[in-house]
Amino acid sequence: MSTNDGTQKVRENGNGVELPPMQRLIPFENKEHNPESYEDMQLDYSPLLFSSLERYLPPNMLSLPRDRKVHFLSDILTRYSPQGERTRVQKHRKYRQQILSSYEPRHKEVYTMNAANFFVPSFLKAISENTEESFRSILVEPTPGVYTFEVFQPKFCEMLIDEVESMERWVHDRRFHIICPNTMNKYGVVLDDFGLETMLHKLMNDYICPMSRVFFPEVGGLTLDSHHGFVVEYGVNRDTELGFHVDDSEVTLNVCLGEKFYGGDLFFRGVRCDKHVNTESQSEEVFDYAHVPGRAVLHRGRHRHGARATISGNRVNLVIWCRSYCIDQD
Ligand SMILES: O=C(O)CCC(=O)C(=O)O
Ligand SMILES: [Fe+2]
Repeated sequence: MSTNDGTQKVRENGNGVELPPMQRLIPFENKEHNPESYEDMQLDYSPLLFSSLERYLPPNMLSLPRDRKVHFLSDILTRYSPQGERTRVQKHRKYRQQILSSYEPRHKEVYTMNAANFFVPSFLKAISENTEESFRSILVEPTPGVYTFEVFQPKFCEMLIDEVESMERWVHDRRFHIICPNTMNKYGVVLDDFGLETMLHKLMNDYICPMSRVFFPEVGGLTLDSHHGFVVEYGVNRDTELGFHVDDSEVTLNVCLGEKFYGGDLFFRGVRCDKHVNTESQSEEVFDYAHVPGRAVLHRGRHRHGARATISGNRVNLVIWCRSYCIDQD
């Protein structure tokens, strides 16, 4: 996450670490290509990164076996990523392996996309129709560029919160040191680290991309290809509020999962422009949103925002920062 003073302009991985500017190194692009899965392979980088990068391969490489493609892409990644980044990637991989080898999921059903059980019917219908009209029929746009709509069934919200509590018990029992959701939220869990990366990637690809293509084409909404998925928690013994910031994302999906709380409104103050980072917000840019469990907020990562204090109870939100490597991130 970059704070609003504009000092941090590099692409982060959520932990304050710069990722290589791959969009400048890989010149080929094949938008029609259906990428392979690399989940079952032992790789130095995330398998999803290889799937995402496949479409930049030279066309004559697309039909080659996966190990040849891995070799080609790994070579580029290693050659261009700084030593510090390589070490971080390896450490992070080890960290995830430690979790995955001993964390026992409580609700296995949340780890595999099951649209009929996760989403409300109105959302599913709009996505299957896949038109601007169908999306507009289920959402409101209370201020330009901020879209809110009902997305998750209550049962799914409950299950995900319960799963997160189980992750936290596991962390507590082992006195395991976990990586925080991002540089500003100290309470919550990075879901990708606990085995939910594949499910969240599908959520982004199949359910967020159709909307971001329509509403955010100019900021990478056409080409979202990676994500950082986490849960943030506010309330007693947690963070209470979240300062004014922009996200390290092209497009952000933020869904309140529950539970009972008072306060915690999101406040928006206009989109950060390319040339000015600390501009005053205009009165028409001021917008406050009260979270409702099961309801999503979809906005540009550069739409400046923060969260007011959760005054009582506990608030838990699922946040997916969706990114596109094709976009110039400077
Ligand atoms: O607490 C919220 O709803 C906002 C979270 C947020 O903006 C973020 O994690 O980037
Ligand atoms: Fe944010």
